[in-house]
Amino acid sequence: MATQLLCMCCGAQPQPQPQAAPFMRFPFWNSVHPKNPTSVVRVQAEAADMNMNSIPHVLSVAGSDSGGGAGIQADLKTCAARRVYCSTVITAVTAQNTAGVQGLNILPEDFVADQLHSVLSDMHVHVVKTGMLPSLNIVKVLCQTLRKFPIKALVVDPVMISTSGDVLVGPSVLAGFLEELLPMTDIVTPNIKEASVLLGGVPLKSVSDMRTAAKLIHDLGPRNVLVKGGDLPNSLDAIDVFFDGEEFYELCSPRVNTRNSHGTGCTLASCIAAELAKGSSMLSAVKTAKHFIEAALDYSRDMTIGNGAQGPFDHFLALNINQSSCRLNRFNPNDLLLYAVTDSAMNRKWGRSIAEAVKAAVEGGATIVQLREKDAETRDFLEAAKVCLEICHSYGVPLLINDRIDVALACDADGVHVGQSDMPARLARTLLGPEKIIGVSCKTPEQAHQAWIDGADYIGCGGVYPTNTKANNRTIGLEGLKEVCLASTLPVVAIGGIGLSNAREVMKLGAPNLNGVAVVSALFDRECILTETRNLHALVS
Ligand SMILES: Cc1ncc(COP(=O)(O)OP(=O)(O)O)c(N)n1
Ligand SMILES: Cc1nc(C(=O)O)sc1CCOP(=O)(O)O
Ligand SMILES: [Mg+2]
Repeated sequence: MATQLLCMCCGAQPQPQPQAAPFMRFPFWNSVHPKNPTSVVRVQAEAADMNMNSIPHVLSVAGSDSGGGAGIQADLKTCAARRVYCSTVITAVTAQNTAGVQGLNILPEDFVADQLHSVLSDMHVHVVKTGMLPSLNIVKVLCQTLRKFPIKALVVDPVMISTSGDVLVGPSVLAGFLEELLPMTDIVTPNIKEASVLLGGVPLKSVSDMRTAAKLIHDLGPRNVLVKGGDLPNSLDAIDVFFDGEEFYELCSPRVNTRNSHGTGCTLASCIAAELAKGSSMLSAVKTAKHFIEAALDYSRDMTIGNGAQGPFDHFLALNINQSSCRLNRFNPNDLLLYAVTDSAMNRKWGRSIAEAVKAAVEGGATIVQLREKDAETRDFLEAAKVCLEICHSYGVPLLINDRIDVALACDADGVHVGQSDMPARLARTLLGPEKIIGVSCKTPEQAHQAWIDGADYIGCGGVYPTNTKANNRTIGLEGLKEVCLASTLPVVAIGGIGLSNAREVMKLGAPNLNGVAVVSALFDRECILTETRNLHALVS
């Protein structure tokens, strides 16, 4: 699709707007929908929002699920799991369990307005996420209030039919969605049935239908559309179609076979809201949310709560994975600055253990370490990895494992690096969960794009120069590195033949997502690793 900046619904030219403050850089704010006055309010409000200590805050406007799996309860758990504050405005109370919805009590719109006012007049809300909006008047009250109180993004989960198949709202609400809510929306996340309802009942039977629906829903006003294909028949994968008005993305994950899928829609939308509140771009918020759901479903596949057909899942999976370890928090792209990659043959040549080599590198200023032990016995590798993990963490440096997901899991390393012929990154993500760091080797823009879709955190791109460390490695040069950097929003680390003589030349490439250099022989095939690392660190800093 052409990447032109014309409004899809009226053909008008979007107004250029000032860049958002660094705390919240939302690329979708750079152009404002001409029919959407609230977005203008948001950008103007940006200037006042320079408080870097402000806690990411999502306001969930949704219904209560007495069973605790969906609605407000799911939103609170999701935001807590994603470390974002969540306030709530309750629109309805359901009597609900794992068998379905037994009762629904809608709150008067005046009281919904009171709740909205209480929260928004007092607290600094970044993102509003909506779930069940059970009456037209509640939709109207919400839209009116949002026009008064500027927020950064509006995430709309158009809850109309519960996962158990119960119809949760009447058709009059649809008019409110179409006329008022969707034109103010930054992202709407319908499932197949909801997308069909929004489009007047057209059936969606294939991914191609989902793309068409995403485009048609985008024409209704929201800036981004995510059509969720979890219910698509005859599909082994869960494919969601994301459309940002210019490009389509098919986000694919293996379908998790579990009864415990109640609340996935609420969780996905509130995870997107949470990531946006933290400052993610829309694309990366959607991607993170999808991985979070996938990991949570997989983690909870055998949980048993309730006797009905559809159970809830565990949002707090990350808390349960090896609590004793001092694993570092999520990936920081700046850690790629000086990336030390070990080599067993070099350590042998110089008579060093892996741990000695790693200690010298982190003392010298390596900012991330990868254990690339191609010929180590599994048991020796695992023992060495545990020791190196302690050393690295004592310096606040993440430790990744090359190729071996099993070893990374067994020692609770911070992540893995995989190449094009190793385990696919998508599978590695499923096995490792959303919190671990995954790097993927890419030599082309296509591989870089796939790495993003698969949930990678960074790209290792090379060989920038010829290398003797990796046999038969194709050299792509600085031009190849630049092409990959430009093709991706993922952070990139350059690799291959890099050392003191050329590291500065690599960094001078100036691509904003080129975060550092990865080095093997220039550190580990030298007499003094500490000195070499110090010198290289000084050069790239
Ligand atoms: C940071 C970084 N980038 C690229 C690679 C190469 O990975 P791969 O292509 O899987 O090759 P091997 O390292 O497994 O030989 C890397 N290891 N690290
Ligand atoms: C492990 C590796 N991967 C590469 C790639 O191009 O993906 S080049 C490489 C070896 C880098 O070693 P040195 O710093 O000694 O040249
Ligand atoms: Mg590999």
